Amino acid sequence: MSEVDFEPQHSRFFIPNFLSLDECRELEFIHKSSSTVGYRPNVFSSTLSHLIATNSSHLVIPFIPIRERLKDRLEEFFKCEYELVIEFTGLISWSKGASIGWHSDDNRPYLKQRHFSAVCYLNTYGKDFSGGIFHFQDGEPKSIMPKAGDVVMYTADHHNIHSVDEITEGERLTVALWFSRDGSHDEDKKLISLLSQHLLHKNVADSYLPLPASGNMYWFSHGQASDCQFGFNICWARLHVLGYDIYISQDSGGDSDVSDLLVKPVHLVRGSELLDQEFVNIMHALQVVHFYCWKGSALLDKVSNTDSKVVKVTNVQREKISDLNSVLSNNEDFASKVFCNMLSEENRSICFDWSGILAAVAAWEDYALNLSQKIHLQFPYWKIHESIYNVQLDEQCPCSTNKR
Ligand SMILES: O=C(O)CCC(=O)C(=O)O
Ligand SMILES: [Fe+2]
Repeated sequence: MSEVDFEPQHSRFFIPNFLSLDECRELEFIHKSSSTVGYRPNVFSSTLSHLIATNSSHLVIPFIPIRERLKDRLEEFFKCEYELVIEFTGLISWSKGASIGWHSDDNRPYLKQRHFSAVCYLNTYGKDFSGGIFHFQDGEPKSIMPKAGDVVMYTADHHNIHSVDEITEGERLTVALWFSRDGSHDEDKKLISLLSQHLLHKNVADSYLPLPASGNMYWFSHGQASDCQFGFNICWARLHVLGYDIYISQDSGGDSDVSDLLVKPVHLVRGSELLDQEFVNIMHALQVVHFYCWKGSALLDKVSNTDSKVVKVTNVQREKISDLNSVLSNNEDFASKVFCNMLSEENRSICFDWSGILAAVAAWEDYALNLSQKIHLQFPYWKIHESIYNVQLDEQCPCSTNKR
């Protein structure tokens, strides 16, 4: 589909290839290593406030140019006389069983401030998932088959009643934004206030190692009833579906409080091999593994010898690993069903090679440090302008007023 303004009353707009594939992959990396259980069954989300609260404020940086470009296009297309504010930005993924019936995005009293919606597709129907086709109830286009990089924008009111078919396989990923004409719903102001608390007293080097939130934010259970028998920790499950186990050397055995386990140092295990490289916690390991999935072959030139780093798992360790598995998941097949992916075996093995993982440890750190530096440099400007924007770093002084 080419770029089209479908409706005579200008209520919706479709732009193909709005995001580059690398932007899609970067947001996928952020989501798969940071998501929590979402607001509806079989839905997972990564909000900017959650990134900030888990010591990953630097991961807000990749969203900034995307938010700016979307807002500019939306204001231009809908000929907004006054600047809009972004009300919410979030990465949202839907796994098998998730769907949404006919609705408008402002259909609750507490959503009335939502005036416009933008949904950017980060992966592709038929390749990464099946089901999940988007439909408008009236008018054109009738349906949209998500394709990585495409975006649809529409008014959040009754002119755009829409639905999404149930996901039948894989995981469907989007970044969704809502915009408001009402300045009191500006997401930036809330985020800046959160950033003030979280970046305060921290230097660049202390502000990029992830700190998990409480265990129940990562606990997925069937139907998401908290008393449900079948459940698993989604950080563990996302490693597990890629073929990894984790080993916690400081686990005393009787320790079954999931929140406590999540903050302990871990090792990655694959089959009978353990990587003798300590990660500060499970989320650190998860970020590195997903960074490797994102960058893959681009890390090959940094690969080093792994001989001294890979050791055989002992029987005692094996027992601890399986005890931990049963705390973090009470049904392994269930986790594989929820995060079943449609990648071929060949593609999945691209996400594994110990030397690649070791290269990813260092490259991830460079990446995170670089973003951390950027957010520390830009934050003073954001505070002054009460707006999150891409600061031209040749601006000399934070008191300068020539924003954008
Ligand atoms: O992901 C989509 O295509 C639309 C999602 C949606 O309708 C919503 O979250 O309100
Ligand atoms: Fe919607």
